Parts: sequence; structure tokens; C-alpha cells
Amino acid sequence: MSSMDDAVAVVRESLRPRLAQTLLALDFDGVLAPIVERPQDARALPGTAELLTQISPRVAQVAIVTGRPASDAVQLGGLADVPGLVVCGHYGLERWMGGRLETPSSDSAVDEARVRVAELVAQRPGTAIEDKGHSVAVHTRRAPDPAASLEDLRPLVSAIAEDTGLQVTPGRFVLELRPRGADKGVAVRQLAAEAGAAAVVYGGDDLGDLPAIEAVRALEADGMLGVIICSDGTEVATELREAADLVVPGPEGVQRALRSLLL
Ligand SMILES: O=P(O)(O)OC[C@H]1O[C@H](O[C@H]2O[C@H](CO)[C@@H](O)[C@H](O)[C@H]2O)[C@H](O)[C@@H](O)[C@@H]1O
Repeated sequence: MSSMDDAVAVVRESLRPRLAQTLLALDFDGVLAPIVERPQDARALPGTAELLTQISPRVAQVAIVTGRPASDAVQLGGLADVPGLVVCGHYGLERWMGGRLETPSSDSAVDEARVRVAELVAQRPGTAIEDKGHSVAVHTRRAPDPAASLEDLRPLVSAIAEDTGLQVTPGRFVLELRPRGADKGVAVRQLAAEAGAAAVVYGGDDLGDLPAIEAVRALEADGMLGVIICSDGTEVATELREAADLVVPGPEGVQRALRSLLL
């Protein structure tokens, strides 16, 4: 048995009595879907929908909490038929459930940001804009020096945020401009309340997941059981790893941990 399996076995024992009152909330990219060069090429690891379908009747709620538009996560994940699944997209700004999408109206600040980010990208080979409708992301993964490119763009993207009132959310070779107000912490708290959860299992891998982790820790202070799974890899920030109860090797490790914890 590996040390990961040992750690999972310990968590499993504490989770078992609360399984039926557990909220399982998972990030998409890097947790369910391996990281790839182009956002549009991301796909959930084979077996993801089947695994979530098996878990769903055993827990109170299965949810995806993602920076992606909710419909993109559903489509790229092949998740449309997972029973009872809730997908909180755009860090909780929108919600998909049973084929129905609740989404806000468009924001003129994002329209302005879209134009300005497109200008930045046009001058920087290898960078790319991801227009997500309610937010705009600039990716540097395919730039000649992705880390340097991200640092070059950081103050320019911050200036756009300042002018438009949007906020910047950094991630894995990405800077995202999005409306203030929503974050994954708010989304997790709301999901936990709606599900009447006595336990929350949250899986993340990126800086945008930190508010969700903080929310889980705050819920623990109120008596809930919290389990944080970090989907690890070379790009994963130290804060994520340090905040986790279980550190597992990427989406394959997440699948293995979920099978052991929740089936
Ligand atoms: O909250 P998440 O579900 O983790 O989404 C966060 C961002 O993930 C995506 O970007 C990341 O994955 C891409 C595909 O593997 C990769 O090319 C990129 O470098 C990563 O940053 C997505 O494109 C963003 O919109 C999400 O906000």
C-alpha cells in the first residue's frame, strides 16, 4: 500500500459515517481534466462521468466548481448525464443543472476588457485570448517563455482591471479578467447549505481554488468535516499542496482517491 493509500484510508474512516450528507465539489481543469496546451482541447479523464454517476446516489450532492463557463465544463467533461450534477461556472457566477443554465446578462466591462486583451495578445506571439463570454482570459502556455510572458502581461492586465472594475484571477499560465463578487468559496458555502452537508470533499489544483479551501476550513470550524484533495503536478502552487489533507498525483490520483473515499 502506498503512503497516499494510507492517507486516503484514514480519511475514509472519518468520512464514512457522514457519506450520505457529503458534498463532493471538484474543480475541472487539472482535477478532472489533465492540463493540455490549448483550453479547447481539454477533456475529462476517461471514466469521469461513470465515476461521478456511481458516487452521486451515495452522497448528498456532486458539484463541479470551475472558472470555465458551466456549459463548457459539462460538454468537455461529457458530464450532461451525471444524475443530480450541479455545475457552478465562472467561479459561481452561473449555474447549470439538469440541462438548464442560469447565467447573468452580459457586462460592458468585460466587453471593454475583451478589446484591450486582444490588442495585448496581437503583439505577443504564442499568447492567446480565451473569450469566455462573462470573462476574458489571456493564456501564455504556448509562448516561447510562458512564465516570462505571464510576468510581462501581469501589470498590463492589472491596469485593464483597474480601468474596468474587473478583478484579475491568476492561474496556470493564465490571467483572467472577470467581474467581482463571485468566487469558489461563496459557491461552495452555498452548495453545502443547499445540500444540508455535514461533510465537504473539495478537489482543486490552482490559485482560483484557494477561496473554496478557505470556505471549507471555515465550515470545519462550525463542525463540518472538510477534506481537501490537491491534484498535484509540477505547476501546482505550494499553498495548494500545503492546504490539502490529501495530495494525489493529478486527475488519475483524484479518480483513485474518490473511488476509495466515496464508493
Ligand atoms: O477552475 P478550473 O476548472 O480549474 O479552470 C481554471 C482555468 O482552466 C483552464 O486553463 C487551464 O487549463 C488549460 C487546459 O488544460 C491550460 O491550457 C491552461 O494553461 C490552464 O490555465 C481554462 O482555460 C480557464 O478558462 C479556466 O479559468
